[in-house]
Amino acid sequence: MAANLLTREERDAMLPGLTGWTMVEGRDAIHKSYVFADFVAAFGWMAKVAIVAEKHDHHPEWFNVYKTVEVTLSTHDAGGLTKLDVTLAQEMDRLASG
Ligand SMILES: C[C@H](O)[C@H](O)[C@H]1CNC2=NC(N)=NC(=O)C2=N1
Repeated sequence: MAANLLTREERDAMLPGLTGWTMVEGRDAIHKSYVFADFVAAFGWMAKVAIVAEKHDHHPEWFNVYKTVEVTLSTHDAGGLTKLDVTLAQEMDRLASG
């Protein structure tokens, strides 16, 4: 059951509220680069996000080097951004700030 792609109105309402997230060029996806104190902090955050992602059945594309995690979010089943991506982005930010 694929979620619906965000409408233009939903994008205008939701995306500016996502701090540090930017549109990916040439793709309907958003990206953020997280930098943590060290590898343990980065990987600990990834472990917490993994549990949330599994709960939502919605999974990030991500790439970790040492204390940096590059994240891209898009809904593959829908071919672009849906509310699931906004929700996961908000959860990621919440887990990174606390
Ligand atoms: C079968 C399973 O529910 C789907 O493949 C889920 C899994 N996780 C997913 N994650 C993301 N980012 N997009 C999807 O479309 C998606 N689909």
